Amino acid sequence: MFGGFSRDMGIDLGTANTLVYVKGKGVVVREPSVVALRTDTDTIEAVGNSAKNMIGRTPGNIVAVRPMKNGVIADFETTATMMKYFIQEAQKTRSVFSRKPNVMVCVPSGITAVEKRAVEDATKQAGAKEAYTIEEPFAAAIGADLPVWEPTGSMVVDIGGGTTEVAIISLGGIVTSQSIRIAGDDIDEAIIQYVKKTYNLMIGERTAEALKLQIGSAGKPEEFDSMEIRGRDLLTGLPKTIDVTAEEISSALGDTVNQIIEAVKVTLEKTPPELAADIMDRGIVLTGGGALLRNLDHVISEETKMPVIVAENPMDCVAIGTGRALENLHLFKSKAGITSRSRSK
Ligand SMILES: Nc1ncnc2c1ncn2[C@@H]1O[C@H](COP(=O)(O)OP(=O)(O)OP(=O)(O)O)[C@@H](O)[C@H]1O
Repeated sequence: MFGGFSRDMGIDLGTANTLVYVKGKGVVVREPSVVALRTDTDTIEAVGNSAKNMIGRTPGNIVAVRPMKNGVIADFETTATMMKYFIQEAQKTRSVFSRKPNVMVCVPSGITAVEKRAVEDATKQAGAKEAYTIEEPFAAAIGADLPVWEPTGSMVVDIGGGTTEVAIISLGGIVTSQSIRIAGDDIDEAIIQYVKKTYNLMIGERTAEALKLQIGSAGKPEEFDSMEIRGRDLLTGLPKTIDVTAEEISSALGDTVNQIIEAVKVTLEKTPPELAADIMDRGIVLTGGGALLRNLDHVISEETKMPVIVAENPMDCVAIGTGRALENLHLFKSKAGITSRSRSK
């Protein structure tokens, strides 16, 4: 599949980040899913890291947009342009004889046929020869080295920016799954709302994310911690600096974390007993950036009475899984919801 002059690739097209995996090279692109557009000339100003730095800081004629929302395409043209840029980045050293790459892209498991087709079309428009899609939790499980082909139950919880995907996998298929459009972005939004309500202070999404990364935790924080943040005072309209504690942030994100835990519980309730016993033995595996939220594994473990493990490099699992799926296409067809669109369609 990866022979000859091709450089086929797996793409984790995420709400927050896009990762591109190339066989033998690993993850070669890892950038925020952000595009900066010039509104006066209707042209692209920047993509990825440099575009993310512009969020909330752009002059009137430039807007920084996130073309993916809740795991699906919100802005088709911008997504296709962004993918084209990332595919080109991943192919930087390709020879002039290279053919167009085959590309496997992950999609949330709760996606509609129209939403899935939009991903396939955007991938083709971005330069793919053949576009395949794979359900995100299945890709995450492959990337986390779970025994997806064996007659044993594996459970994966992939917590991204826009979606949380929970799935039980056995014998190369998803037995039961739950996809909720609640994830890291909602935690950031909860922090923004908390600071606004408590301190009359408006903060941006980058500040909210920084609070989450630096002092956020699921459940009660183990130690006292605090962080200084800046925003705009809603009463005076002027910039203001305040200190926020880890305890405040943990209570602000409590509701969102509970919704994620609820999705895990609902999926476990629908799991056949034999598979539930397997999961009891090997544990629930967490992937995605949200898996890195401090203490989340312990809180899920307490609530479900199951062992919970954070995958190694949780943010890379989906990209690695999509790439490996493309390498082993013959094993997957018709099993894990893989579909494809070729150029002629
Ligand atoms: N250390 C951390 N603690 C808490 N959250 C984190 C941490 N690191 C990253 N995140 C969060 O993980 C999310 C991004 O994860 P990821 O890149 O897996 O999502 P995505 O694939 O872009 O989204 P989706 O799968 O929903 O489309 C962001 O909300 C980010 O703030």
